[in-house]
Formats: sequence, structure tokens, C-alpha cells
Amino acid sequence: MNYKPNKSDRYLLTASEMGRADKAAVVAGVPAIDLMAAAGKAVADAVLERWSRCSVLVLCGPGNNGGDGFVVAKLLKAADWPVRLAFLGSVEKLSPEAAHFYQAWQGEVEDYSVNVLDQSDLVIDAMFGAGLTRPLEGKARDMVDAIIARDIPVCAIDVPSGLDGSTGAALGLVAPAELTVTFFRKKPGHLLLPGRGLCGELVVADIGIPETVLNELNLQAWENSPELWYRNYPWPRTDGHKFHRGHALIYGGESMTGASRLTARGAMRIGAGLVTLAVPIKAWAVYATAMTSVMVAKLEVSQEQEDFEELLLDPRHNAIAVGPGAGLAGFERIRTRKIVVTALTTNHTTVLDADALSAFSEDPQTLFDAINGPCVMTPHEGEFARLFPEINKSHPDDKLTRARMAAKLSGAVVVLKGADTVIASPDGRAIINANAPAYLATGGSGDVLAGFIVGLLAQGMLPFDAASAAVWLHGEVGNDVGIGLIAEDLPEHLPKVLSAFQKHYFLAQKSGK
Ligand SMILES: NC(=O)C1=CN([C@@H]2O[C@H](COP(=O)(O)OP(=O)(O)OC[C@H]3O[C@@H](n4cnc5c(N)ncnc54)[C@H](OP(=O)(O)O)[C@@H]3O)[C@@H](O)[C@H]2O)[C@H](O)CC1
Ligand SMILES: [K+]
Repeated sequence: MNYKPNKSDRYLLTASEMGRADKAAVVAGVPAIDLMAAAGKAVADAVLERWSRCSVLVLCGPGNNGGDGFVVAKLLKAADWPVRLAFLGSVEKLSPEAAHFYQAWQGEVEDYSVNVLDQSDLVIDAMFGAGLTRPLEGKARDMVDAIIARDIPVCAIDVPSGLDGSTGAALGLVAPAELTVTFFRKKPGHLLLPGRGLCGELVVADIGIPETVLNELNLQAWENSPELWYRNYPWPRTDGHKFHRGHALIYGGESMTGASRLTARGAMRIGAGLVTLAVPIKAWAVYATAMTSVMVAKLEVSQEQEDFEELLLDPRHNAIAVGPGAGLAGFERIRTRKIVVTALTTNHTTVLDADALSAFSEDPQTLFDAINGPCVMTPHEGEFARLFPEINKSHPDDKLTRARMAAKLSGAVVVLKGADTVIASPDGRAIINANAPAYLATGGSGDVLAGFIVGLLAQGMLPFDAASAAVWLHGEVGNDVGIGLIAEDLPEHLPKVLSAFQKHYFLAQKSGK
């Protein structure tokens, strides 16, 4: 295996960061015209690789996305493909490099009307890229409407037109692509929904922007991948002892006992040395009979909080999880809140999930005020809306920003779950996860994720890394199990995924391969 991990490959650039990268490349001596030529060539190459000769229509917009389109048209024509081109813009307003390639096209420039779609087998969408500022309207919208109605395959340049590459939001109508060719690095909108689903296959092309420009950009967003955190992963030590691998303490509620058991199982499987489930005495027998490697501690009637606090006095309990099945009905809600506040005010490294979040929906500030130490919270969209209604109101279509703002406001690492989970740290760093299959959307899957996180925290991984690693491994296991997955499968299939991960990222690195 020739493995060269590179964290910088995983950077994600917003439209404005990409604009700065572009400028920095020019300052570093790469002419803008070369960048456009390379961008167009990358698209033409990708098309030639994937489609056989057919009638192509290149739809060029008014900006540099259109400029790339002129390059593609010329190259496909040179490859002897039948190419037509329509341009939506005015030549006088083109940038110098786009104007250069407009002149170089030399073929007919057709009117921007839907008739140009007649007899077209493939559309190259060079309408709008990073410069999209508003929903498509007028001729551009009519064109996309007609492309969709006629079901013509589309290859998008940079992003499908109508999609905001920085957020993944559809500003209005979007032309869904079979293939999207972007440049230098992926953009958040290629990974976040609905964007990811509109891009089709995604190709990232090198267009000659020097890697050194990355240093000038102070980027804070990445696509989740082990390159980002495998160096901090708590690989088992040969001289290891179970006490080196931490002791996770998980609160289990009275009625929904399955949830925290899944959390506990997840924590064990991911390598916590010891796991204790602390549960109200009424439910103790249920838990105790169900668990084997996990210890079950009793919390006495009416003094659950005090008993939990006592468990926290034991310094070996180094990572806490509260939420799965904790309970929200009547007095259970009060108890859940007390347990959460106890864990947080004693500054324990804490994972807050499910009921631990919803219990504070009326007064989220109480929760945020209590967070002073290392903390990871794992809301799904419903829980997020209850805790951060203002953020949802101010940035409804920008999941990356929502997660970042929530992390900053709460002081916790926020794992905003979904098929495009975002992990955000209060310091501004954010990671978008894109490996999760649809099968993970099943009851209990989030409980296991909380277990993976607390299990990694118990082994000393820092919250942002632990959350990112857990989310990625969770996605990998989901893919490994595939269709038919139930939450119980997740801890049980983790060892297989962990050993492949270990082989690839740890053993190969150790042996210098
Ligand atoms: N960054 C790079 O390294 C390279 C990028 N390339 C390509 O360039 C585009 C970005 O080009 P840019 O000119 O900044 O933007 P666009 O081509 O996407 O479009 C901007 C123009 O479109 C107008 N606009 C925006 N939204 C709409 C709309 N909904 N309807 C009509 N017109 C719209 C906008 O007008 P304003 O009124 O908003 O100012 C602009 O006129 C990037 O995506 C790459 O494909 C390079 O060629 C290679 C290097
Ligand atoms: K486009």
C-alpha cells in the first residue's frame, strides 16, 4: 500500500475562499487564463472519459463559469464531437479571460432559448458557478425547467446551476447533474444536502492552483476522513491495561432501557476499558440481566442525583454520557436535567444526546451556562430546533453555519446529525461527514453513536476528534452492514470496520508503507 495521508486534501472552500485562492494563485504567478484553460480541459477530459461521442450543448452563463464553458466547447469540437453553444450574457461584460475563450470558440453562438435543446444528448451546464447570487429566473430558469422535463443528462461545471456551493442549498430551481467537475478542492455544497444529491458523480480537478495558497486562507472546514484525526486515535497499546482505556459512565433511564444499553455497547466496542451504566434502582434488574461486560450501578429512589454525583467523584469515571432513554415525562424530565447539570458542573467530559438536550428546550440558556468543560452534544434536526430556534431562523439554509453558531453559543462540540452530519467546534473548526448510508436512519442508531463518542472520549481523545472519528466509523459500519441494518448491528460490526481502519491508517503507517 502506498499511503500518504494528507489532511489538506480534505479542505472545503466556500465561494469567497475559492475566489481568494484564485487570486492568490494569480499573485503566485499562475495566469487567470491558464486556470480557466485548465478548468475547461478538466471538464472536457471528464466528459470524454464518461460519454461516447454524442451531440453536446454547452450552455454558457455571463461569468467565468461560462468562460470555462467556451473552453469545453472548443475542446469537444476538436475531439470531433457535434457541439452547439448558447450564451446567456453580453460579450462586453465578460472577464478578459472569458472574452478570450469566447473569441477562441469560433463556432456559432446560438440564442438562449429552449429550442437549442432539440437533438441534444448531453448538456454542459456552464451557466452559473461560484458567482450565483440569486435564484435562476427568466431564460435561465426556463432552460433548466426544459432540461429536467426532457431528462437530458447534464455535466455541471463547478456546481449545478442554481445550487449554492457554499451551503448546499438550492436557491430555486437547480439542474441536477450526472457529473459535476469542480476545481482545486470540494466545496461545502457538494457534501451538504440537497446539494450532494444534485451533483451526481463529483470529480475534483487540479487546475494548477499551488497548494501553498492554502496557507494564506486560514481554512476551517474539512470533509470528514481519518486523515484529519487518525494520528490522535487511541490505538490499543501493547502494554495496555483496561484502566488505560478509560471508564465511561452512562446514565440509563427508567422506561426506555434499550437506548442507553445501545450506548453502553457502543462504548465497549469502540474500546472503552470499562463501562458503567448508572440507573434508577427500579430499572436495575432489567439492565443487570441484559448486560454482561457492562457494569450496572444503582441510583437509589429520590437520591439519584446524589448517587450519580458520588459516582462522579471517582476520578476513574472520565467520560460521561447522558440522554439516550434518560426520560422526559413528568419527574423524569427534572431528573434528567439534574443529572446533566451535575455532570457538567463537575466539569466532566460529557456527551449530551436525545433527552438530555430536549429536557432543556424551554430554557436552553440554562444548559449552555452549565457547559464549562469538554462537552459534545449530538442533536438531530428536531432537537437542534428546540435548542437553537434563533439560529435556525437567521440561517435556515446553511447547516454548516448553523452548527458552527450553535457550538459557539453553547460552548460544546456540536454534532448536528443527518445524512450530512456537521461536527462543529466552538473555536470555528467544522467537519462535514459524507459517508453515512440511508440505512443509518433507524431507531437506536444515534444512541450507538453517542456510545462511540463517549467510548473514544474515555480513551482520551479530544472532543472534536472523538466526535469526528465516531461519526465516520458509524458511517463505515452502516455501509458495511448495508440494507436491513438495525441499531444492534452497529456495535457488533464495529470490530471488522476497526480492523480495516487500523490496517490502513495505523499499521501501514507504522511499517512505513
Ligand atoms: N476560482 C477558480 O479557481 C476558477 C474559477 N473558474 C470558474 O469561474 C466560476 C466563478 O466565476 P464568476 O464569474 O465569479 O461567477 P459565475 O460565472 O458563477 O457567475 C457570475 C455572474 O452571474 C451573475 N448571476 C449570478 N446569479 C445569477 C442569476 N441567478 N441569474 C442571472 N445572473 C446571475 C452575476 O451577476 P450579478 O448581477 O450577481 O453580479 C455574474 O455576472 C467558477 O464557478 C468556475 O467555474 C475558472 O474559470 C477557473 C478558475
Ligand atoms: K454550473
